[in-house]
Amino acid sequence: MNNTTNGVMKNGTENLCRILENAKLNPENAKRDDYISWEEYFMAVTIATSHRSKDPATQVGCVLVNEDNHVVGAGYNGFPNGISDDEYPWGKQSENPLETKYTYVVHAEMNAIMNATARQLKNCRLYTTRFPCNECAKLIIQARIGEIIYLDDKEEQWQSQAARKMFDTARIPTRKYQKTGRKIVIEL
Ligand SMILES: Nc1ccn([C@H]2C[C@H](O)[C@@H](COP(=O)(O)O)O2)c(=O)n1
Ligand SMILES: [Zn+2]
Repeated sequence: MNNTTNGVMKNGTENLCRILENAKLNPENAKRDDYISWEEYFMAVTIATSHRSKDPATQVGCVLVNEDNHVVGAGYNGFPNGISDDEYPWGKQSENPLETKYTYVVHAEMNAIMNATARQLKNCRLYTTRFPCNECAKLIIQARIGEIIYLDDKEEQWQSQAARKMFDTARIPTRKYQKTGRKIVIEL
């Protein structure tokens, strides 16, 4: 199709009008409008990431997103590199602290920060399926992460309360992800 008027390239507005006109005339040319939002997309990636965890009780996912909406890090709760999932305990309770998972597991947020492809995480958004604990909060603050978006909070836990207190003091906003009811089916 000729895209010039008197040898001059048509400007963007004219082209846009032509595209809209075309879409009205022929709906097959229109883009789909039921695509998921950025927010739904990042939380979906975060939930998908949690499915990598081998913790039989609680699977946590975490994703870091920079100001250009690029995912720059992802992590889930698991044992450190080289520590065998089969030899170390996944249990919660024992009189011996050497025999519970809590002594060994690396939290999802910590893994996401450690795995990040970007060196600078300043102003990144952190999506997590669970509100961070106090230990991860310290790392998050030091990494200068700009916002926390969480799916679940375990407010009754002192670790989350301490984390919230530190985020408030450090002026890092936190907000609960607002579920939209949107469902996506992924067949693997
Ligand atoms: N913000 C969080 C909180 C917890 N985790 C991990 C640590 C454990 O693997 C599991 C919690 O175990 P539970 O006491 O619920 O059986 O979740 C994390 O990665 N990030
Ligand atoms: Zn943590």
